[in-house]
Amino acid sequence: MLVAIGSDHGGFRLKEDIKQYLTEKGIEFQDFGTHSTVSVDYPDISRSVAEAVAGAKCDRGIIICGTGIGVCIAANKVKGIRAALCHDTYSAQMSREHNNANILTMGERVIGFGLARAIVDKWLAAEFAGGRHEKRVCKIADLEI
Ligand SMILES: O=C(CO)[C@H](O)[C@H](O)[C@H](O)COP(=O)(O)O
Repeated sequence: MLVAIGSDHGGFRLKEDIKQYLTEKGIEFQDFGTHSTVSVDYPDISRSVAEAVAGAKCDRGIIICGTGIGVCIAANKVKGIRAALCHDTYSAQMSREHNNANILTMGERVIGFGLARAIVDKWLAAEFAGGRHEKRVCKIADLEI
């Protein structure tokens, strides 16, 4: 699995920690920036990660900002993206099983690094359950112009 990962300045430190975690777990990733805590605009990073996932250059994406909200809103503007903001492991698992989320977003200013690692763990391990959820996810796609 190849994970696209990115953050703005508000999520930079957590992004670096998650990269370390992915390395420890032997999961490949591509870093779409940012590369420091210098202020940047989160929609630019979000777009790069979302386009990599939507274009099938990467299998899944993780984007981090201060709250996880801005990057989630931006990513969901890209066709084919189902980004989910998750700050607990149950939501992370459900976002995969029920919503087939292909991008996970989190906020560095909201949760601790240990919980963030646990969320990433659950989210990467969980699979889409299909069944009754299939037609619901298709109806989300129908909303895309
Ligand atoms: O977009 C956000 C909120 O939805 C992110 O949390 C950003 O990281 C935040 O807005 C950046 O704020 P800053 O005051 O410019 O550091």
